[in-house]
Amino acid sequence: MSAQVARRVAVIGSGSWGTALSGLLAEQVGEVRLWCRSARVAEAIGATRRNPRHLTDYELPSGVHATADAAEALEGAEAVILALPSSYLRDACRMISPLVDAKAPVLVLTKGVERGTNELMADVAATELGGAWRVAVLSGPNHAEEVCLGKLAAAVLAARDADVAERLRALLVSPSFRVYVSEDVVGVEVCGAVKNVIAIACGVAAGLGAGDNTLAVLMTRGLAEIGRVAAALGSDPLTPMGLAGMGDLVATCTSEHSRNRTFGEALVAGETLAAYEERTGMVVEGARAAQSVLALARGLRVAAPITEAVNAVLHEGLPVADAIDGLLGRRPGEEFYGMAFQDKENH
Ligand SMILES: NC(=O)c1ccc[n+]([C@@H]2O[C@H](COP(=O)([O-])OP(=O)(O)OC[C@H]3O[C@@H](n4cnc5c(N)ncnc54)[C@H](O)[C@@H]3O)[C@@H](O)[C@H]2O)c1
Ligand SMILES: O=P(O)(O)OC[C@H](O)CO
Repeated sequence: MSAQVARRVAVIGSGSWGTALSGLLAEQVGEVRLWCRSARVAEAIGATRRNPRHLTDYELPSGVHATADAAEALEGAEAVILALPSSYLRDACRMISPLVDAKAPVLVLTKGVERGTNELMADVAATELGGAWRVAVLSGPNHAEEVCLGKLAAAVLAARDADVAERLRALLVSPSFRVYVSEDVVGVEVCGAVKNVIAIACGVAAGLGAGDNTLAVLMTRGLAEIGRVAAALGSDPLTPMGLAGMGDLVATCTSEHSRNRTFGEALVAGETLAAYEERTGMVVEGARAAQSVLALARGLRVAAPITEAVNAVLHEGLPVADAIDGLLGRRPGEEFYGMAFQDKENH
């Protein structure tokens, strides 16, 4: 075990990722306080070292202390990790805001774009907690089911302040979890949100019996979609080629662990979004992001046809067959047309 890099950190949210990250943090940090919305979950973790709802076979290290009391979770926290679904992030930040040390760096694990405002998650956290300089995001091919087993993974941690990035990276980096840094907060966030939508499309295609070529086309054109939105927001054009973009796109679009991909498969088998989330107890972020990413793309005047198709199927009642016809009816032109200029609307 390496030397302690912090005495105490707080993780807000005990879903799959908050649970797995708490275990990872406990390798470097004296004490990890894990805030659970449910007192029963906190008590069960205390009694059994296992989260009764997520990653139920994973034994949390003794350095993780679960609590449903936000004040206890945040007391003396030298860093705050936000591991909530996008729909709840703003309210949770408002709730904890008076309890967070004004100088503590904040790391957002949430992947999404807020519905209604179309704001990125770091912006939501910065607005509610104050200090955009101290808010960082982590993204990459990181299925919690594999990270908690110590299977090798890597992520990119993006922050506007290099010192914040280094302080947060030190908390997480381990022989099995490689953490790269970036200054492109916006680009990393766009990658994490849009790839979830593309993974739903891949799940739908796989559920309909699509071949590997088809899935590769969806992923690649999905990457172009990510690139256009990211470029229009002024982010680094190389960010989508990295861990948050291509890396996470491949992991999510192909993995049996992905809620987004498996939801797409379930959808063509006849299951609704509500039924899928109820059955699994987990969030399908891409279903929400389909709406907000589309709104964002339209506002930026960039084309996002796969996102548009997923949104139409999930939220406008368009039959899947018609959505596929719509996509295939588009004329394939220059491969990278529109990547650099936000006012071109084709492809
Ligand atoms: N699971 C992963 O492998 C993984 C990896 C990287 C990033 N992420 C991202 O992390 C975020 C959290 O996902 P997750 O997988 O940890 O969650 P999850 O799907 O495993 O669990 C859902 C969580 O939502 C919580 N919740 C439900 N209603 C709530 C409410 N009203 N207020 C607050 N919380 C509520 C539940 O308590 C539960 O903790 C998502 O944005 C996801 O995309 C997940
Ligand atoms: O299970 P998903 O589809 O929400 O994906 C989880 C992570 O984002 C993978 O990196």
